[in-house]
This record gives sequence, C-alpha cells and structure tokens, in this order.
Amino acid sequence: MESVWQACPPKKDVTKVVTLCNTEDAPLSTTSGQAHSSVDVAKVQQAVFHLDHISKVYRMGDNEIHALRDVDLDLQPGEFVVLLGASGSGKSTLLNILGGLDRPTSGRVRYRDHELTSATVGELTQFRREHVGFVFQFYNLIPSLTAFENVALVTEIAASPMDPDEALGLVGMVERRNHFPSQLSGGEQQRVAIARAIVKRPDVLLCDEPTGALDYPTGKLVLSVLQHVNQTLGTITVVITHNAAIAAMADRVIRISSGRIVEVQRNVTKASPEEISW
Ligand SMILES: Nc1ncnc2c1ncn2[C@@H]1O[C@H](COP(=O)(O)OP(=O)(O)OP(=O)(O)O)[C@@H](O)[C@H]1O
Repeated sequence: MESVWQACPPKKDVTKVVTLCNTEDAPLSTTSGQAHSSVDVAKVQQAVFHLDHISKVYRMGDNEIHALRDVDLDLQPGEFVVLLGASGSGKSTLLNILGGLDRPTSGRVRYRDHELTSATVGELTQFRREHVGFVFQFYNLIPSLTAFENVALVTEIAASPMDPDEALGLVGMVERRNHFPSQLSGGEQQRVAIARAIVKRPDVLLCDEPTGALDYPTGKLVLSVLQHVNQTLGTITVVITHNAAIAAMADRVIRISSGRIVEVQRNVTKASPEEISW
C-alpha cells in the first residue's frame, strides 16, 4: 500500500537540522502566546509540527469542558520539550492531538506538509503507525511475550523499523531480551516500552508521565534513557510531567494552565538527569 505520509524528508535531513538547532539556541526567554517575529517565520517553516489556534471542547450533556483554548505551538526537529501544568490543565489532550489520537474542535494541526486536521481515520492511523511513539505511565507490555517479542511486534507494521535488538540496546535492555515482563522491574519494563516506542524510528516520542510509577533512582534512569534516545536518534521528545525538576532537562519548557499555554521558557543549557534532583 502506498503511504500518503511518504512525502516526509529522509531522516538524515532531520539530523542535519538537529545540529543547526542545537547551535542556534535562543537566549533564555519567557513569552506568553506565540507572537511571530521574522525569525519565527523560518522556524514555522522548518517545524515538524505546527499547531495553529487549537481549541478542544468536550461536550458532556449540557456541559462544555474547554480542555484547550487557542493553543499555538511549533515543534522543531530534535527538540526535547517538557509540558508542565496542574491536573486537568489540558496536557494529555494536547499530547493526544499531537499524536493523532484525537482531533481539535477548532484550529489546524500540520505535520510536515500534511494537514492532520483533515486527515481520514485511516490516514491518522498510518500517521501514528509510522511517525509517533507513545510512552505512558504504565508500560502496557504484552505479558505473554518476551521483551524482544514485545518490541519486534511493532516492526511488523512499521515502514522502516530498526532491528529490535538495536532498540533494546539503546535503552540498555538487550541482555534482558528473553525475559518476560513479569521477570522485569517497573523501570526495566518502562525501558522496554521505550524501545517498543522507538523501534519504528518515530519523528516524535510522546511521553505521558513516563516516571510517574517509578521510584526516584529508577525514574532518573528512565529519564537518562529518554535523553539518550533524543540525542542519539534526534527524535522530538515531549514529556508530560508534574515534576517541575525535569524541566531542567528540556530545550523548552511549556506551561499550561486552564487549557492555555501561559509560559514558554527556553533553557540555554540543559541539565542531565544526574544533575537534577527532586
Ligand atoms: N474524553 C473526555 N471527555 C470529557 N472531558 C475530558 C475528556 N478528556 C479530558 N477531559 C477534560 O479536559 C480537561 C483536560 O484534561 P487533560 O486530561 O488533558 O488534563 P491533564 O493536564 O492531562 O490532567 P492530568 O495531569 O490530571 O492527567 C479536564 O477537565 C478533563 O476532565
């Protein structure tokens, strides 16, 4: 089946842009909203994701819940972005829209040169399958499959996957490849879940509270794995967390409150997980 998503530039171009992005980090700045300067125009053009005035309203009987209100957001190649906000502020809704799991009520979502807002259900499925990796708080591995088999399963439906052992190697789990989830700790299962998410070589890795169920040292280890994957593969990584300390690892920190982006902060220098504590 010919893919409507094949128009994307090859991964090596992405790597090149990552290098440029890493050297042109803007100084620490805090902005509310996304007023576009002339520099921003270029950024919009190279953005992998461009969200334009996104709103999401859930209707429950007579009640309307405004989960997102007029959100503008660009994601640049290779960025590590942390999304912070109180419970119910709209973080997961935003992540679901980025990942093609949900659609906005109004506004537009562009992924490279594709309009996701008008994509069919089948096209959205294909978009997720080829370009999006998800990591959740709970690992959702298939209990009857080994670590290797859990990761290999994805390679059967992905367009150009890496070898499952390569993905397991990136998360430091290749030696546990033949172990079942019940034989692995929570942190090890989460690392396998990350390997499963990246084996398809996604453009974006969307992580919803990836350390939420882990103790302190294991959480740090999983953060190191996410940082390593981001730096090695150049995968855009978006991490939702309630843990503000994790913000120090990010290229950009986005704060959401009541469905609006209220602050965007760019870190001039990024901390490694070993350097942060909470
Ligand atoms: N499917 C849904 N139907 C109705 N309301 C929803 C639905 N999904 C989310 N909401 C509501 O939208 C708002 C934003 O929810 P969302 O899950 O995006 O917040 P969040 O910031 O991720 O919260 P948390 O940190 O607790 O996970 C909340 O008021 C939530 O109750």
